[in-house]
Amino acid sequence: MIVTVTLNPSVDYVVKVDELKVGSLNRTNDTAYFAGGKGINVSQVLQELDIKNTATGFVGGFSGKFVVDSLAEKGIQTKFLDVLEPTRINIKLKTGQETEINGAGPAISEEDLSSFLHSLEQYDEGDTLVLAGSIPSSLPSDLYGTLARNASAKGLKVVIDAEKALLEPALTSPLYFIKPNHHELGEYFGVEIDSIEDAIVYGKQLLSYDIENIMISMAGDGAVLLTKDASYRAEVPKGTVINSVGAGDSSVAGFLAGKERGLSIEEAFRLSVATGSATAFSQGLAAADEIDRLIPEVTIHKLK
Ligand SMILES: Nc1ncnc2c1ncn2[C@@H]1O[C@H](COP(=O)(O)OP(=O)(O)O)[C@@H](O)[C@H]1O
Ligand SMILES: O=P(O)(O)OC[C@H]1O[C@](O)(COP(=O)(O)O)[C@@H](O)[C@@H]1O
Repeated sequence: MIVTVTLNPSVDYVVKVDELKVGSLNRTNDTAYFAGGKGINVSQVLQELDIKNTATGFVGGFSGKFVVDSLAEKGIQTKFLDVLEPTRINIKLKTGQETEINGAGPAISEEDLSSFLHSLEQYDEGDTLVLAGSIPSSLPSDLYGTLARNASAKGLKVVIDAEKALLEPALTSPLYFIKPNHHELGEYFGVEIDSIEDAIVYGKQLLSYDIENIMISMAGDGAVLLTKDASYRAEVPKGTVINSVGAGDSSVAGFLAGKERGLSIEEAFRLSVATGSATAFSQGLAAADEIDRLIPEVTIHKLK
């Protein structure tokens, strides 16, 4: 069973405005709402790829209900804990460029947290725990460290998709998969990474930790997969980007789905890239037929 943890879910409010006039009244051309948050996106794309999974975390208020209802409509099992304040609404502004405003998230009490930690005890060896996205400021910022330690001690595979400050406390535990984008990898080492070559050099330094698979995505410029045994580079499919929100989360889902299907590391990487691109080329998250169409469009090179 794959279990996704989204400590800070969101309603992603996608707003299209032709030309944004700051300080004036603007009217939208188009709007859409999606259940979001990184683990939740992973869950939705796994479901699209026919991989049963459970989405967990904290939800609250009308916006939290929207998130849970959206997942239930797609047949995804959910085990969220209810909190008093509403789930955040993240603004994804499309004005030719993509501007994002992500909320801080609701307050979560110590009791809520201990109930949540208790609820995770039901998962065991053979399960995969996906820890993805930001941690609300009311929770300890080293929580992924605690969750990773508890889970790996029981034999779960641990996947983390989060910024440096949240990932770092978990690096003392064995990790199965991480997927920084090139900006996040650069942030990790205090450098700017703008080439595949640099992504490989710095990504390989992370292999000194106990991490089985490291994927570095570079949006339209390609991706890299590094393991202790082999390294690969992918050329991503060409297409028109419609909405890249959730593309990274889709790559995570694609890789995990590939491994669940028993694919080789190379083919799981191919599925991961096709799934990320299928989301980037869609209004919402990737659909199965678009993923299938893009699989043969991904070129993988084994690196020496
Ligand atoms: N312009 C693009 N063209 C093709 N694929 C894209 C593009 N942008 C994103 N993707 C796909 O989405 C994946 C993740 O994108 P990226 O922007 O690097 O991640 P994140 O959303 O975590 O920042 C890429 O590996 C690729 O498969
Ligand atoms: O928890 P964070 O870091 O604020 O990110 C949440 C946002 O990330 C998303 O999950 C999208 O993430 P990616 O574009 O990196 O895949 C949105 O759905 C959500 O609004």
